[in-house]
Amino acid sequence: MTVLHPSPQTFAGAPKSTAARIGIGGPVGSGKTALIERLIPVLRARNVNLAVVTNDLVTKEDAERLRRSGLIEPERVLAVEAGACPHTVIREDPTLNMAAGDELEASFPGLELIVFESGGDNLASTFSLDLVDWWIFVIDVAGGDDIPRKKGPGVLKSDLLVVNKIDLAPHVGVNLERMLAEASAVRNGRPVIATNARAGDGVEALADAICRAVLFRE
Ligand SMILES: Nc1nc2c(ncn2[C@@H]2O[C@H](COP(=O)(O)OP(=O)(O)OP(=O)(O)O)[C@@H](O)[C@H]2O)c(=O)[nH]1
Repeated sequence: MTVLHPSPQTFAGAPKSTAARIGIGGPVGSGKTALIERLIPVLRARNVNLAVVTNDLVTKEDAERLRRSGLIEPERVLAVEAGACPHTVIREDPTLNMAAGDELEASFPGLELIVFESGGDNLASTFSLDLVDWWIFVIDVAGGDDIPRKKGPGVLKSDLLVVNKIDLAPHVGVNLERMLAEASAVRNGRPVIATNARAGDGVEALADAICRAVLFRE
């Protein structure tokens, strides 16, 4: 058997990836973009040098929304048009997203964090670990309190589960405490955070989780 030992020069031209890369996925309308809009100022207040890549089906709507928001320099937001089920470009073949991340790193030396927002998809969407170091799955109470019990891969496999729109629980007849307990149970106790992206509730806790997990900051 021949074992090849590539020389260091083999990798000389490869882009050096230094920024942590995280994913934010979840069903259509669960509040992924709203959470990113809340997270950006909180992370920037902590001096995190960040950029965002959005994924939409056939438009750049989420990227344009963030660019117009005034929360982040527009050049720090890139868009990938999936052209198919969004999970294909975050899981099956994340090449386009990896290239977008590399482009941001080349444009912004010292970049520490790249957030990849997946376009809305079903409960089965997950991120390739070739693309991200750590990922969040966002569901919302208005989607139904039975979502954790359905045990979709996003709910089970994500590093952090976010249950958003907690302000709507009384309006849609959801027992929030039970929903959070069931979410925690199906995840065998792995972290779950409750948020209201409208008001910003839970966003500091979300920022804490990101900083601890991928930036190694307390
Ligand atoms: N009441 C309430 N509404 C919210 C909350 N978070 C988001 N919304 C609303 O829910 C709708 C969808 O939010 P988005 O942030 O666009 O959801 P998304 O997951 O990015 O949607 P896609 O990109 O289409 O998958 C918007 O009308 C938001 O204003 C929340 O915590 N509470």
